[in-house]
Order: sequence, then structure tokens, then C-alpha cells
Amino acid sequence: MALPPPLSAKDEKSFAYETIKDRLPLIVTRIVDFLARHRTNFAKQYGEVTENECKSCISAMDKLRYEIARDKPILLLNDNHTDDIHIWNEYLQKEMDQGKVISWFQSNWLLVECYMYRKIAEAFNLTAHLQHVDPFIEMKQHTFYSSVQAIDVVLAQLNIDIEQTTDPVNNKSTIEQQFYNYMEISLWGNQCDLSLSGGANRSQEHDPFHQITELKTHILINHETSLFNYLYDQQAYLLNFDVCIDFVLDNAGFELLTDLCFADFLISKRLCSRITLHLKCFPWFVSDATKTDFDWLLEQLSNSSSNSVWQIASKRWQQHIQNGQWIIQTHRFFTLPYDYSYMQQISSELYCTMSQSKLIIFKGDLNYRKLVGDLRWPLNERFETALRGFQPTSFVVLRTCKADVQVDIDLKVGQEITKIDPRWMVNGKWAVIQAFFKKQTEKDI
Ligand SMILES: O=P(O)(O)OC[C@H]1O[C@](O)(CO)[C@@H](O)[C@@H]1O
Ligand SMILES: [Mn+2]
Repeated sequence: MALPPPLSAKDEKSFAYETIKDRLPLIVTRIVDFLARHRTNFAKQYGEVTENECKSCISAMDKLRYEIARDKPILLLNDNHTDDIHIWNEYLQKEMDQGKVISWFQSNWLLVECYMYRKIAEAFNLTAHLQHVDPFIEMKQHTFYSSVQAIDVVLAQLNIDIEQTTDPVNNKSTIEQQFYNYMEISLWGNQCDLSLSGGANRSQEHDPFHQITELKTHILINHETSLFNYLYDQQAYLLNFDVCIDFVLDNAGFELLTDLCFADFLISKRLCSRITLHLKCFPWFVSDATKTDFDWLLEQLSNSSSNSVWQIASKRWQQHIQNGQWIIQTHRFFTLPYDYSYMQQISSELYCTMSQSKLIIFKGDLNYRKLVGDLRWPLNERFETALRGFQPTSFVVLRTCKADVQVDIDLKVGQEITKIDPRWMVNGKWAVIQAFFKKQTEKDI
């Protein structure tokens, strides 16, 4: 089957064009600003040489901004000591060997956008003292603190819902309703990503429980009922089965908090017995959560001596980690330019362990783009076709729509939504809870 062409800034009417023309340069500018503001601090902390390292990062950022604006060719990476460089360079080299010039406005959007974040990492990797500096750290921490009221509301209710010793068999409908609440709060938490706003604050100021009721009609595909039954029916709550979920997390701050609430709910109500939480290895798409962001969030909760609600939740979460029910993982596959149809070939061990899970939960827009290959599928294409063979196990994507690719929507429905909101595909106000259920083969049974 001939595949549709990839999304690309070649098309000047596309969201890719807007992103590369306006948003990516803005993100790079904010890094320059960050470095300029912290130069003296870094020098105090790590010694005088860091002044020069800051300067070299700033000039790398200036160069990057210039190259994006001028649509310059993309070159191989240079930070030779990193463990992903050979995979990146092999990918780029293969494209070059086919005679293709890879450039910002002419090539695949997914590739060049991922490359920008890898190129930023390269600049920091090439220094001796700034390798572990995260240029997006302030923006991420700010979204957390500007959402404290919403955090209070969610954690207070979560503590109540979890402490209530509901017998799962006789209270199926209570647990079911709570499942939808935490899943939808986690879904709309995805509105808080910072790459869409070019790094400008996207805090959560409303009561999330009210918000999910209001936003219900904005979920264009909603498989939550099938998902609940799928997890509930396997009876992890009755028997001591080992039922695993892989949770591919997205953004730090408020979104991460909502994801952990959902993960806590799934474990505490025994809808599964183990969750692997996948974080990013290095700063990615501005707001994606790294292990440092995860640790920082837990620390904020546990250090809040005045807030018992935060402390109770954080104690429970620390326990999930200590007793192995939450496993924290960073895998380099998630920061490569490959879409998910390549996972089996590029990172077979990751594909293999994920295949053993009952369910994978993918958070966010970028994960959706990677699942469907970031191709210009017709709106009514089947999800399974768009996945092009990626079927490790059953999975769901919780995504607010922020890129002009979407499948499994009836064309008429698409026209109706366009009338209501012409930018529905990209403004983050619409969402999908889109599941793929793997058919069981004889081998699986
Ligand atoms: O954090 P998320 O939900 O993956 O969103 C990141 C999104 O940012 C954008 O790249 C915009 O730059 C989206 O198109 C992209 O998929
Ligand atoms: Mn993200």
C-alpha cells in the first residue's frame, strides 16, 4: 500500500510550517535568554570556565536559529561520547545517501523537530560543566507552581477515593466513574504542554473535576468504557495476577501530576499490579518530563510540611516505588527520530518488554504523531492501518490534538467540527481517548 506523504513545512498552510517558522526559533531564543541570565550563577557554581561554556552554547543557539530561518541543510551530530549518536547519524546518513538534502522547511516535520531538541542537547553535551543543565527547567517548574490550586483539588479527592475501602466487586460503578475521572483529568492535563506556546506558561487554574464535565463533548473519540472493562475483567483485583501497564509519559509539571494520580488510582484499585513509567533521557519538546523532573515533583510534594494532602499522596507514591509497583525507566528510543513502527527493529528489547504488558498508555500529541508516522492520512483512515504494523500489545493514546493529523473520524463529523472550530486539529481544545485492542492469537492464550 502506498503511504501518504509525511507532514512537512513544505506546505505553507500547514501547522508544521507555522511551527518551524515561528515557534521553534522562539524556543531557541528562550534558551539564549536562560543562559544569559544564569551565566554568572553557573560561573560561581562550576568555576570561571563555565562563562565560556555559556558563550559557546549561546553561539550554538544563534547558529541554530539562523539555520532554521534560512532553511539550511541539517548536518550529522558531533557529540561523540553520547550513546545515541550512532543511531541518529545512521538515520541522517541514510537519508543523505539517498541523495536527499535534509532541511528545516523541506523535510519531514517529525524528523526536523526531533533533531532540533537533539541539536540543543548536543550544544550542552559538548561542554564539561553544563551537560546536566536543563534549559527548560524554569518553565517546567513554573507550570507546576502556577497550578497549585488545581493540584490541591485533585490530590485531596484522590486521597479520599483511594482511602475509601470499596470492595471492587460490589462497587464496580463507583470505581468505573472514578476511573473515567482520573483518565480524563490526565487527558486534559495534556493541554499544559509548553512547546505549543513556545514556552509561555500554560497553567491549570480551574477545578479539574468541573472541567472534565464541561469538556466531555470535546472528546472526539472516546474508548474509555472499553478500556475500563478490559482492565476490570482481567480481575487483577481478585487474584494475585501480575498485570503490567506501560505508561509512556509526556509533559512535566501539572500534566505529570495528573498522570501519576491516574497511575496511583490504577495500582491502588488493583486494576493492574505494576506500572512502568517511561520518562525522557534528556530535555525534549520543551516540557517533556525527565527523571530529574519526576524526582523534583515528588520532592515538592513531600517537602510541603504545611500541606498534608500533598504529603499523604507523596508517601503513597514513594511506597509504590519502594515496593516495585512503579518502575521508573528512561529509554533512548523515545528521543530518537523514529516513529513507533520502527521500535521492533531499532529497540527490540523495549518492544519485547512492552509486548508483555496488558496495556500501554501513551500520553500526548507527539506520541500520537509517532504512532501514525506523522503522515497525511485521510481523516477517516482506520487507526490500525495508520499504525503500519505497530501492535506490541493493546494500547491507548490520551491526546489533546495539537498537530494536523488524525484518523478514525467520519468525514462528515470532521466537517461539522471544522464549522464549529476551524483550528480544532491544532489548538489543543479537542481530544481523543483512542484505543487499539490487539486481537489475541493462539500463542497469547
Ligand atoms: O507534549 P505533546 O502533547 O506531545 O505536544 C507536543 C506538541 O508540540 C508541537 O510540536 C508543537 O510544537 C506539537 O505539534 C507536538 O506534537
Ligand atoms: Mn510533550
